[in-house]
Amino acid sequence: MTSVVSVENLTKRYGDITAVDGVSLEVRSGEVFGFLGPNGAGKTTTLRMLLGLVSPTSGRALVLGRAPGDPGALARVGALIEGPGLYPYLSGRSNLEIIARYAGVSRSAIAPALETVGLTDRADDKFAKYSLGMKQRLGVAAALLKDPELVILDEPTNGLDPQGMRDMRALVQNLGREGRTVILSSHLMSEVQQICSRVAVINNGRIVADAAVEELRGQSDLEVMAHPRDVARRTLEQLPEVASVRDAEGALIVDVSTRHTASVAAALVGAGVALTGLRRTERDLEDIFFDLTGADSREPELAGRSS
Ligand SMILES: Nc1ncnc2c1ncn2[C@@H]1O[C@H](COP(=O)(O)OP(=O)(O)OP(=O)(O)O)[C@@H](O)[C@H]1O
Repeated sequence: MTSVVSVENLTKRYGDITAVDGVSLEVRSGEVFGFLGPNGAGKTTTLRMLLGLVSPTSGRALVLGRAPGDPGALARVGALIEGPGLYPYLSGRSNLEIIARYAGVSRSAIAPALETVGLTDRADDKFAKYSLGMKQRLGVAAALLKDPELVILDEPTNGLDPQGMRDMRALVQNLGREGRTVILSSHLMSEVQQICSRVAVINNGRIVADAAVEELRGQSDLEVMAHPRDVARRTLEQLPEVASVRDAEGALIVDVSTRHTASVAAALVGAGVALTGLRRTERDLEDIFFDLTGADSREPELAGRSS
């Protein structure tokens, strides 16, 4: 599959702060790519570098095969970064007319963009009267005027109420179904899990995971019930494919890739251990995110409820 975005060792320093620290990424054509990380992790800075709004300290990026900011590439990229700068006293439609004129895009692009974001019925209301979710969706409509191949959305659900979040997620999913490549940044694991095919996790400026959402989920633990337990434990600890073994009530919890399940079982039996139980326990994606970043990525209302 062709790379739409290719980033190699990208670094951005602001004085003593390394906002982005040696980031390498590939975003392939047609994928909805999640760029996940806690606040301040370096997401916005990375996306700004992709658009040529910030120049990297070192490293390189190619967007649609060209340098960031290259007009030929920018013509095929639509972006919404840190809220749309739109005129509050003009209607949604008038705002888009102004943007279309500046971008040299035909007015005929406005109606389909409004339709895509579900604002056709409210297009003639003043922007100031819109809910935050509608404002964000108008920002996406603005990004779609150029009929872009690549859409970059920086935390488009930030600050939205649950309905606004659902609307925005549905909209992003539709962009993917239309065959556009989408980069969506978020600090919510649940969000990325729902709408992205692949995710890179960034923490303190560094990529700490880059995988298909299903692969991340595939990082399940193996629960082993066996006796004698001390022999089982020693045997497991000696296997190179085993990352860690910890004791839980009645079982040993083994961090080992799914593909090694059979060989782990064979090694235990080979060591004379009686295996009484062996099962995969799905690791919660929120726990994985917490392990990777030390941050809580649950939506505020959910986080509040369970703590
Ligand atoms: N222009 C700047 N000057 C100095 N420091 C900056 C600048 N832009 C970003 N930073 C710092 O770089 C780090 C990464 O910021 P960035 O905005 O890229 O993170 P983020 O993941 O997008 O977080 P958020 O979701 O809070 O925007 C932060 O420590 C931030 O304070």
